[in-house]
Amino acid sequence: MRNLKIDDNQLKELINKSYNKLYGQFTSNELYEVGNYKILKQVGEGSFGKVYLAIHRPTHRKVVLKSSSKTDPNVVREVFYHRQFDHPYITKLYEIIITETKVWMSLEYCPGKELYDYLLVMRRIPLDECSRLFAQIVGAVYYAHSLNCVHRDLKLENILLDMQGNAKLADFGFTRECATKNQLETICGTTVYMAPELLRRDTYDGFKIDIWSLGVILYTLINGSMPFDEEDETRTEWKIINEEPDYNEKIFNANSIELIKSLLIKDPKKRPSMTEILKHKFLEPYGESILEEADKILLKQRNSMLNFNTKTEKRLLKMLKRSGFDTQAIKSSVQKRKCDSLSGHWYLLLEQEKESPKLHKSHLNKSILSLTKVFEDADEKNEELIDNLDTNLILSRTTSLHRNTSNGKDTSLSNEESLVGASLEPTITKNSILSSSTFSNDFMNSKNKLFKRMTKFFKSKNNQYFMASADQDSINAGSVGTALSRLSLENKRKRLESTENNIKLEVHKLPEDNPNITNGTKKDSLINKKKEIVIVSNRNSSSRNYGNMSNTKSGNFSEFSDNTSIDNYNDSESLSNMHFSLASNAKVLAPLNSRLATSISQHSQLSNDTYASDYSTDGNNSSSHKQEFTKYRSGKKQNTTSLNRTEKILNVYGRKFVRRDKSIISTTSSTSEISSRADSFYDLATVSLPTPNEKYSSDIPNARKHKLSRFDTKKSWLPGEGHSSRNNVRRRRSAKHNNYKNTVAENQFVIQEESSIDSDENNLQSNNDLLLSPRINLHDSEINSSGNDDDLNYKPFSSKTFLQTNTYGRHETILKHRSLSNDSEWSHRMSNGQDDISSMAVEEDDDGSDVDMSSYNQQIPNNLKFERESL
Ligand SMILES: Nc1ncnc2c1ncn2[C@@H]1O[C@H](COP(=O)(O)OP(=O)(O)OP(=O)(O)O)[C@@H](O)[C@H]1O
Repeated sequence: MRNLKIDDNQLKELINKSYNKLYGQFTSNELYEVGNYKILKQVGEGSFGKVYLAIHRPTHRKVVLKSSSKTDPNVVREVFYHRQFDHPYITKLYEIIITETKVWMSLEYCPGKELYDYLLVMRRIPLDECSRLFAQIVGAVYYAHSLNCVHRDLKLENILLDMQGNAKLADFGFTRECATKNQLETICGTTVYMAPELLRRDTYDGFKIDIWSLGVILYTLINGSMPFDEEDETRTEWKIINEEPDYNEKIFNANSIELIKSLLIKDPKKRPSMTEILKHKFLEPYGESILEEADKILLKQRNSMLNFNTKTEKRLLKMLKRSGFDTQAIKSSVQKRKCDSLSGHWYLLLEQEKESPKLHKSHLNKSILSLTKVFEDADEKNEELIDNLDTNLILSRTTSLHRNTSNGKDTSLSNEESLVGASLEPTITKNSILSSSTFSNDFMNSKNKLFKRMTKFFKSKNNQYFMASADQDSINAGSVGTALSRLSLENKRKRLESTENNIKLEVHKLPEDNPNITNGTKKDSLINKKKEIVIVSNRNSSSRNYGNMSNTKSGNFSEFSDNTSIDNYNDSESLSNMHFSLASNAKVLAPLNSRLATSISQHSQLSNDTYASDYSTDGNNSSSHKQEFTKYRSGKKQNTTSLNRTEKILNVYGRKFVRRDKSIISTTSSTSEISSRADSFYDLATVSLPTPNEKYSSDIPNARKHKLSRFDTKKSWLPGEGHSSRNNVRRRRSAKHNNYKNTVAENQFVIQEESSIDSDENNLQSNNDLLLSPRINLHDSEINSSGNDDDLNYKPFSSKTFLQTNTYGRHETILKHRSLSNDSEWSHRMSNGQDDISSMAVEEDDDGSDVDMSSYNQQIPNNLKFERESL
C-alpha cells in the first residue's frame, strides 16, 4: 500500500515536471527550433536578423539558419537569386521558411567564417593561396555572370570559407539579373569596393563593377590592406576615381600586378572578361580547371540535365520511393527551386549521400559494405542461409528506433520522448533488406579489391567488433549495418518487443581467415560459421539515416548527440582550426575539391517555374503584416537592428571606426526600406523571365520604360557637379522638415539610389503586403511623362524618414568603415604588430543617430558639408 502511494507521488511529480517543461517551452523567449532545424548557437548577425548554427534534425546535417526580418528590403531579391545557384563555390541555399515576421534561410554552413576574418589573422595571404582562393571566387562570379546575374556587393566579408578552406560566395542581397549590355543605375555596394563609374553615378555595366571589386579583393588579399581606403571617405572616392594603387614589389609578383592592374582599370570597357581572368597566369593552375568545371555545370544547367541524373541522385530517389516518400513531390519541389521542406530534405540528404563514399573508404566501412555484397549474392544463390543467421540482440539505450522520417517530417522528438512512443515493429521484410543492399553497389565496383581489403581488415581487427548504423527506418537501406539489424529485428522480434527500444545487434565474429570470403565464392560459410559480427545501433541513427557510417567504435556515430544544446555544443570547427588548416594546407588543398566533381548541380537553368514558389510557412504571412509595417513606419522600430547588432568599434584618433561585416542598404527608414523592396521587385520585374503574377505584370513594361529617366543617373557626385540639383530635389522633398538630423554610419558602405527615397508615403501606407507582392506602380506614380526627375512630383514624407533615407547620399552619409589601407590607423597598427583588434574594440555601437555633424563637417570639403540650415 505504502509502495503504491510512493508510486502515485512519483507519477504526480513526473506529470508536473512534464507539464512545467511544456509550459516553459511555450513561454520561453528563446528560440530552439525553426521548422526541421534545431538551433545550436548564434554565429553571426546581419543587418536584419541573426545567423545561427543549426542542425537539420532529420539528417543531422549542420546548416546555418539566417533570419531576416520581412522588413529587410533585400530579402526577396536575395532568396530569388540565391536559390537558383548551384555551384561549389557558392553557399548552397537549402530551404526557406517563412514565419509571421521573418524569413529564414537554411544555408550551407561555412565554419571558416569570412575571408575578412581570415585575412585579419593572416595579415597577408601567401601568393599561392591567394591564387587558389581568388580562382574559386572568380569561378563563383563567373558562374553567376553566366546566368546573367551580377552580385554587386563583392567583398571579403561576403566570401566565406568552408571546412576545407574553400571560398564560398555569399550574401546575394544586391544581386540582380542583368542582360548583356544592360546598363544599371542602382548604386549599391560598399564604398571601398566600388568601381569609379559607380562613384561617378554613371550608368554602369553590372558585370564590370563586379570585376572591379574582384580587383580590390585580390589586391587586399595579397597586400593585407586595401588599394583605396582613406580615413576621409571623400578622399577614398577621389582616389578610386583618379589614382592607381601602390604595388609593393616585395609582396606582389609580376603576374599578380598585371592581373590586378587589369581588373582595376578605370575604364570599365577595358577590364578583362571573366574567362580572361580565369585564364590569367596568376591563377594557374587553378583557374582553367575551375573554368572547365563551371562550364560543365552551366552546360548541364542549360540543358536541364541537372536533376536526378547522377547515380547518387537516382539511388537516393529510389531509396526514398521505397520508403514511401512522395518522390514526385520532391522532384517537383527541387526542379521548381521551391526551397521548401521537401527540397531542403533532398539537398541535405544528397550531400550526405555524396559524402558517403568518403566514409565508406575506411576499412571498417568497406568491410561492412563487402558484407552487404555477400548478403546480396547470398540472396541470389541461397536465400535460406539468411535464415541461419544467428543473431544475438542486445538492447541498449543508445538509439531511438522510431524516428519518423517519412514524408520529410521529423517527429522532432527528443530521445526521451521518442522512446515513449517507439514501437519495435519490424516493418522491413527480408527481401526489402536484401534488395536494399544493392544501394551500396556504387562502392563495390571493384569486387575483388574490396574482398581483399575486407579480409585484410578482418585480420587486423581480430576479436574486435565493428559497427554500423542500425536504424529501423526503412530508408536506411544503404548500409549493410542497417540491413543486418533489420534482418535481426525480424528474426528476433519477440526478444526485441520484450525489452527496450534500442538495439545493439551482435552477430558472431567473422572468421579471421576465411578463404571463402577472399575469393568471394562460398559466402554461405560466412553465416554458417556463426562467428560474431557486432552491429551496435547508432545512438543518433537519424544522423546517418542513409547509410553513412562512422569510423568510430564507440557506437556514437553522430557528430551531435540528441542532447546537444546551445550550451554544450562545442564547435570544433573553430576559426583557429581553419587558420591552421588553411595556412598549412594551402598547397595541399586541391583547386577543385571533391565537391566540385560530385556536386554537379542538380538544377536546371533559371526557370519560369521558380516564380511559382510556395515556401513552407508556419503562419499567416499577411495577417500581421500591416501592423508590422505600421509599427515600422511610425518609427518605433527605428534603429532596433543597429542597437541589437554586436559590432566592434575601433577607437582611432579619438573618433569611432566602426567595424562592420555587413552591407546595409538602410537600417531603419521605413520609406527607404519599403521603396527599396519595391525596387527589388522592380529589378525582378525587369528580368527576362515572365512572372506569373498577373496582377503586376501589366505594370512592368511601363515601369521599365521610365526607369532610366527617373533615377537622376546623370547627376554627378563630384564636388560642384550636380549637387545643387540634387539638393534642390532634396529640399523639395523635405520642405516640411525642420529637424534635419543625420544618422551616422548605419549606412556606412552602401549607397542606395535615389529611388529608395522617392517613395509615395500614402501608397506605402496602404500597402500591407509588400514583401510578397510589391507594387510596381509605386514607381510609376512618381514618374512624370517627361521622365525628367527634376520635375518629379515628389510627395512629402516625414522628417524621420527623410533623415534616415538621406544617409545614402555620399555627402549626407558618414561612412565609417574598417580601414585596411596603408594610410589608415588600422594598417599602422597591423604593421606595428598591434594586431590585437580586440584591444581596439572598446565599446559596442550605439544607434549612431546622434552624431555631432559639425565634427564630421570639419573633415569634408566645404561644398559637401551638410546643409542643415538650408534644409
Ligand atoms: N553560410 C554561413 N556559414 C557560416 N557563417 C555564416 C554563413 N552565412 C553568414 N554567416 C555569418 O553571419 C554573418 C552575417 O551574415 P550575412 O553577412 O550573410 O548577413 P547579412 O544580413 O546579409 O549582412 P549584411 O549586413 O552584410 O547584409 C556573417 O558575417 C558570417 O559571419
